[in-house]
Amino acid sequence: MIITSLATRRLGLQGAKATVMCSLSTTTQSSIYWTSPSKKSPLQKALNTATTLDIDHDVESRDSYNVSQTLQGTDACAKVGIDKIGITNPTTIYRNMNYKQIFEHEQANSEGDVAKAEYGDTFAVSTGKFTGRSPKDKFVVFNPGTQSAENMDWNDVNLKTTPEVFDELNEKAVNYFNTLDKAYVFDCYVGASPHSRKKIRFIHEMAWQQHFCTNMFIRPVDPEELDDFEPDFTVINACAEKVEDWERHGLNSETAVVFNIEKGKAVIFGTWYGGENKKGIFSLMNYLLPLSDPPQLPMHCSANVGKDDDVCLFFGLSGTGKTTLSADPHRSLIGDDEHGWDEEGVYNFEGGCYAKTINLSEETEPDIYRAIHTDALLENVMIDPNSKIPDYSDTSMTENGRVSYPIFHIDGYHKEQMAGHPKNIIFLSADAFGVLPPVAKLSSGEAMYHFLSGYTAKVAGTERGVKEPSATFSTCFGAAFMTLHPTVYADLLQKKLDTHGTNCYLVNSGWAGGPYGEGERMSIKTTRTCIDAILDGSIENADFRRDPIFGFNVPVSLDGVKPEVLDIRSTWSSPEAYDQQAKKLGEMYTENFKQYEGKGSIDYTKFGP
Ligand SMILES: Nc1ncnc2c1ncn2[C@@H]1O[C@H](COP(=O)(O)OP(=O)(O)O)[C@@H](O)[C@H]1O
Ligand SMILES: C=C(OP(=O)(O)O)C(=O)O
Ligand SMILES: [Mn+2]
Repeated sequence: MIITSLATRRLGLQGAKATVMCSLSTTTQSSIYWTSPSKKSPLQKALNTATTLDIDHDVESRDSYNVSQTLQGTDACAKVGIDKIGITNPTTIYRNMNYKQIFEHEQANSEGDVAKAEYGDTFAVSTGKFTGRSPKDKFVVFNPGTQSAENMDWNDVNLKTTPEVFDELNEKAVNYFNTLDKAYVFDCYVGASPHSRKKIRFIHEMAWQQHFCTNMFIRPVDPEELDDFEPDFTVINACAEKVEDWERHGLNSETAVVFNIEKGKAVIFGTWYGGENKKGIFSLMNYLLPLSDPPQLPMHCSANVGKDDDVCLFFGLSGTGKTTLSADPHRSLIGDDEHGWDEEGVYNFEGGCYAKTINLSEETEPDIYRAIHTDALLENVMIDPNSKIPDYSDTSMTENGRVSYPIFHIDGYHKEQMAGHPKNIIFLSADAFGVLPPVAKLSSGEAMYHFLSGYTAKVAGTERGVKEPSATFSTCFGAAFMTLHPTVYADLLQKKLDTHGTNCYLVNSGWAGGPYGEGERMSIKTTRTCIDAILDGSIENADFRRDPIFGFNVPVSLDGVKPEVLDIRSTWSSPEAYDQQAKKLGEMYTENFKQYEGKGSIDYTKFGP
């Protein structure tokens, strides 16, 4: 193992991690962190020995990111190593462009527009027809006889396809890149912890897609890191191509996002939505981490840490407030969307954030608003054609307008991207029925019940076809990204909650005063005030009432929140209508939970309505 100067720097900075890194350097690392499961896939074998580099998290400006290489000539592909997967034609490869180059390429390729955001110029792109994820087009290869064939939770978000279909699609993607003279390659990491980090390679045709990945993934900052970069996983994103013969392949449409775990590859066709790049790799981590030894818990949550090193996680389905609520001027942001929890604590998978821009204002979301400056990338945000000023309230393109930016755009972000075990966990449920209280305290059994249930709303736009908030049970608060059975994640979480005595709460970041259409979305201010009471511990001093349907404890009063807001029933004009709706929701929970009865190591049924 190479202990780079960066690693050495961290030895001084971070005692615990550093010791582990040292021991890694002198012993055979695989026996410590990745003792082999009986049947190891080639990818996992690669991962077991992949911890040889360190990441400098001390990156605070665009200038720190400059490892860019331009490779030219008939051997350009070979120099980067993409000839090994069949891409040989391009004679110019731009690899890990720095931000300045990215900006120049985006403009030269006419990929979008320069937008005049209040805190500095940014680039703005429109992704055409696909402005949200396309879950019905996501497939995973069923390779008979392999570990993934056995372990994958084959369901309607992990749709099966065959090795043969994958090979054809892979060939199609490769052939497509072989019609081009130039291509972009971005080599990066997912996972801030050196024990479980994976090396990912993205191959793109468009500079802005590289921009997205540069913002979102962990950027190598030392040119040496690219010297022998052998990706654990390669994504060939041929987003401009469509799969015309999708019916023959048994796909759902001309769009396809297909993963082959054993081959360490994914191909993307037909969708330009930036989120497919990141959420696809998240799904991969959700597969790999629980199967590692010791198993680690991947989580669809944001995370921040307070001055006393108290870590808080915010679980929530897309659009429920992970990014908004974790950006808190009094706390340091660890990450806004995807984290792992291992023996030492939590760590970010990513190197940036992907915020929703709908109705974004400096008043309600100051940190995010101010993070939109040079190098941020606006996606499907309306830009005034004359002034070039973004209009976040204009949803004519989509309600899923987005901005990506590197994490150092958030003031006071947590540089290490790793922290200790969480003191608090908040489940963000955006309740479209307006039934759940703004905040409730959960016992550990209740926490597990709600984690498995994942009751929330799908908000408009994040997935294709979702036009208004619709109630859903999205297990682990991210069903679309869970590749193993939900009880695998639940069992891991339960052990961690027990070991670390983490407090759990349910927060309704959705509707009050009635269901969607009648009531209104809870104000960000109310939600934040409830969260502040959790973070400063004052909620523990409140008087609680037991909810008659859901059983959890609801605070009767909290500083800064009107008691009538805490009592959600009283926000409805008709309390009887509330009772009916609450009863109905309780029944929906019960019905949904039947699938988990007798599954996993503990049956949590009794902790629900
Ligand atoms: N009470 C609330 N809590 C959190 N977000 C809210 C609330 N009310 C409205 N919102 C809006 O909902 C969206 C939450 O999105 P975001 O934080 O990006 O979700 P996630 O990161 O979980 O996908 C933002 O557009 C935010 O302005
Ligand atoms: C990017 C997405 O969601 P989130 O806001 O959770 O990152 C998504 O679901 O496509
Ligand atoms: Mn988010």
